[in-house]
Amino acid sequence: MTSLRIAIAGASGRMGRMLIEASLQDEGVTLAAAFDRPGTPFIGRDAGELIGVPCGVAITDDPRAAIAAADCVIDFTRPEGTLVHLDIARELGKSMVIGTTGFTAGEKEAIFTAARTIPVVFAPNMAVGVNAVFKLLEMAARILNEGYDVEVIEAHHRFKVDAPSGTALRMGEVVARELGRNLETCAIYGREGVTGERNAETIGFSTIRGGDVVGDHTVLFAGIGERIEITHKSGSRMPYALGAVRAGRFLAGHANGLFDMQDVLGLR
Ligand SMILES: NC(=O)C1=CN([C@@H]2O[C@H](COP(=O)(O)OP(=O)(O)OC[C@H]3O[C@@H](n4cnc5c(N)ncnc54)[C@H](OP(=O)(O)O)[C@@H]3O)[C@@H](O)[C@H]2O)C=CC1
Ligand SMILES: O=C(O)C1=N[C@H](C(=O)O)C[C@H](O)C1
Repeated sequence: MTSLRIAIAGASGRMGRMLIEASLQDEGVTLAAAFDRPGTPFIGRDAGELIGVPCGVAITDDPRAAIAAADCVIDFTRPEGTLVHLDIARELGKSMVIGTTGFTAGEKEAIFTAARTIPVVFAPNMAVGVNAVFKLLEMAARILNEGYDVEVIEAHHRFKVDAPSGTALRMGEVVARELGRNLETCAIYGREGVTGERNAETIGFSTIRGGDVVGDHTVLFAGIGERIEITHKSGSRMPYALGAVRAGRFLAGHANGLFDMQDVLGLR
């Protein structure tokens, strides 16, 4: 069996380092390239040094050369970087796993368009546990479809730049879809002042940022006389990285198309 060659974007980032570790541990994949932005202090250094295990792959600031050396690029960076890397992957006919969050609707369109040519997994959370929670939320929303107010609460580390998290938004989408609502029109992002009584049709979002919280998400279904909370807490970034490498292997069997972790995990 040939090993899947992976290129890692944003190699020195929090997720980049995890992805280096996950791909070096996985016998089914080869770390073919690692790249980062020009000017970062790690350019030219061995990618494995970032996790204390030199591996002979130097970090480059040339995304085209890095992606050309691989079958699949895994990208957890920022939307503007991801879209540049996506263009290169499309031109070179490589598959892509996108974990980056915070895209605008227009930016997401660019991903949907590229996926007509190359295979793409695009998912706001690659952890198996979170994807199990998405399924639990479908069931909860089907049962609690009347008389329960829905609120999504998330907490992340102080360095996170987008809010609410991509995962919180997806949780809102899952519940809204089950309840026959459109998240674009029913979402409330924070409250202040004299807000009036709660509108039963809305889905509220609350965001906490602080310290080194890896990522906590709760969906609260609040009725009169009882509350149901469905919570996921991340203790490490490794489940995201393992999910992303698994997604890369899944794409090896596809010529093009847009997928998410529900496809990778067979949860559709
Ligand atoms: N789908 C999932 O399962 C998960 C998704 N995420 C998402 O992944 C993304 C990255 O998170 P995290 O690793 O914590 O972030 P970090 O800031 O730690 O790492 C981001 C990396 O991308 C680089 N980068 C930033 N901007 C650009 C750009 N314009 N072009 C190319 N490279 C760039 C950074 O370089 P520099 O240091 O020079 O800025 C850094 O190396 C976020 O959107 C986050 O929400 C995170 C965890 C799980
Ligand atoms: O930035 C992070 O850290 C995370 N981002 C993702 C998101 O926005 O949902 C996934 C996870 O929660 C960690």
